[in-house]
Amino acid sequence: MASSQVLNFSPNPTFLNFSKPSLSSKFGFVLKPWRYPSPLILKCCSPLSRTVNEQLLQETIKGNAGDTSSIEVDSVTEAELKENGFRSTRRTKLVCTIGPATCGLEELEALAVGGMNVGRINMCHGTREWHKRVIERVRKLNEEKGFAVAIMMDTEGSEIHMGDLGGTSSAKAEDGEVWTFSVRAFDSSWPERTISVNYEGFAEDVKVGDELLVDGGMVRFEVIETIGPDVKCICTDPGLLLPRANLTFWRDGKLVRERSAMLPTISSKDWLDIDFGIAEGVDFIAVSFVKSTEVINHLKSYIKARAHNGDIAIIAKIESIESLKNLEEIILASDGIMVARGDLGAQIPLEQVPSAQQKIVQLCRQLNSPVIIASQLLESMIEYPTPTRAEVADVSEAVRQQSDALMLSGESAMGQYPEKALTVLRSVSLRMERWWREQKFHEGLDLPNIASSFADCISEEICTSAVKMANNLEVDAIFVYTKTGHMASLLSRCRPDCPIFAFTGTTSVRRCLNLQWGLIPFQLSFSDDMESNLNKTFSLLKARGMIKSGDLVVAVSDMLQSVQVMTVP
Ligand SMILES: Nc1ncnc2c1ncn2[C@@H]1O[C@H](COP(=O)(O)OP(=O)(O)OP(=O)(O)O)[C@@H](O)[C@H]1O
Ligand SMILES: CC(=O)C(=O)O
Ligand SMILES: [K+]
Ligand SMILES: [Mg+2]
Repeated sequence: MASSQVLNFSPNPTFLNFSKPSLSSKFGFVLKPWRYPSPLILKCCSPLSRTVNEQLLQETIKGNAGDTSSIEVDSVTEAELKENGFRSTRRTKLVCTIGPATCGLEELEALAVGGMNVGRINMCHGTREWHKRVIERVRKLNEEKGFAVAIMMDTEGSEIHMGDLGGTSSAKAEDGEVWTFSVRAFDSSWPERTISVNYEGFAEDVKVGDELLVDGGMVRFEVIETIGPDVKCICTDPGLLLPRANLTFWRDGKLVRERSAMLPTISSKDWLDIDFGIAEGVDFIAVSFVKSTEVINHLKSYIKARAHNGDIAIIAKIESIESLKNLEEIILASDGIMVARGDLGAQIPLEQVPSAQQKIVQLCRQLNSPVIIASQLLESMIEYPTPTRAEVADVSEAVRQQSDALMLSGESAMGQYPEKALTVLRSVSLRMERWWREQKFHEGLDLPNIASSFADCISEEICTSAVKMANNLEVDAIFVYTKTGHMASLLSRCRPDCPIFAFTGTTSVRRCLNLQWGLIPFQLSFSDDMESNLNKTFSLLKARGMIKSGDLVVAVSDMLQSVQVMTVP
């Protein structure tokens, strides 16, 4: 029998005791019964849209997890746990953009082994058939090799961008060269030094003297003449033009966004891509150039009416001035945030990007939303096998900020060293996380209450207390039994010293937890009886060599709203 100390939170208790005040074998002292403030005085703050997904809950209650005697965790985490023990598992999650360099089965497997938690497909590039094959390969690897890689589909959006460069993979623009940007469609006969532009109003909107920035300034032009659909420009900062690169134009030092700002966030092509994503059962949809919450709410109800086998989480990409203005409500409306520094850096001055990142990460943490740091993390590794010191410092900073996830873009999509780039993210994360724990930075961190209902208040208090207990008792892991993933995310939000083992009965919940800091998602069917859940988990994990007798665990459950401290028997 496992030694256990239980805290049960009924909806209306005045105080709560440890029901079995036995000795903790690890510490040899008695934990005193303690008074817990009546939940009636807990403050409920701003409404939060993180409500329980009814469909999911029904699905879980019906018990769709199949075999009741098995536990599933991805094979990479399992190996990591066995090799390094609980404490040194990686907390920061890794997202890789899949492109021509990594779309093959072998390359995908290498990324999965290297720690990719989420594979991102960018609908700006490639055909739907191409993306479909990538998704199928990832699912096949998950099934056959025991990975749990989730899929994120990123929409193209309808911002102004260049076309396909007539089939070439890149073009060099030299200083002083004259290039034509045109809204005409070209088929076979592509004039030299000509770029097509996707936005019809482009030639009418620009004026002679405007500055035209490709990819936020990677290449610069000045408009010298407009002739009908064609805009002639002289190159003022040379550089490489890549297919479908983003375009912005500036007048008197200010970004011009008059009519183009009226373009819909989700274009008609995006809606077709979204239908494709729903049909293929992607786990996340990242929405480019989000301006306000309407589009998120609209997309959520669209998905709810169509996605039958589970939920798709919506990630709002912060890459425009409007999204920065409406940041808090966008965070509340979506299921996660991406700091899309590439385009963001084209819309605000570059020197403001780091403070914007810090602010977004902090607000996401406060509002309990997972946040991904994206773009140019290891840009030089597209060409070189080692990163620059500055890139390592940038990655370290994102880990130090305790963002949930880091993302590779061109490094993994079309770079020469995708696996090496992933290895750098992994090792920098592990090193920085260890330093963080050694410095005990978690002490003194205050998170505001965010619950919008009384039940949520209880969950939040349980998670805050459980993490405090886990840190003070130096336990080896926190276990959470969660149907919707909500309790798991509340625990992750507190960034405990130890990893969080999140047990859930639903495949889609398990894959979504992949994106959150410190969570190790397991698929397990469980009952309302915590005693039997724990005993079952212990024996399954012991049989797999993932825990051992004497390990100390804090266990939390969202069915009983309870906290227990257990020594593994
Ligand atoms: N499916 C793909 N097919 C071909 N090339 C791709 C694909 N996905 C990505 N790439 C290449 O990798 C580069 C970086 O990819 P990434 O997805 O980060 O995009 P991006 O085009 O900079 O735009 P976004 O702002 O949407 O991220 C792209 O510019 C493109 O050259
Ligand atoms: C990722 C992305 O869309 C950007 O950085 O612009
Ligand atoms: K995109
Ligand atoms: Mg972008």
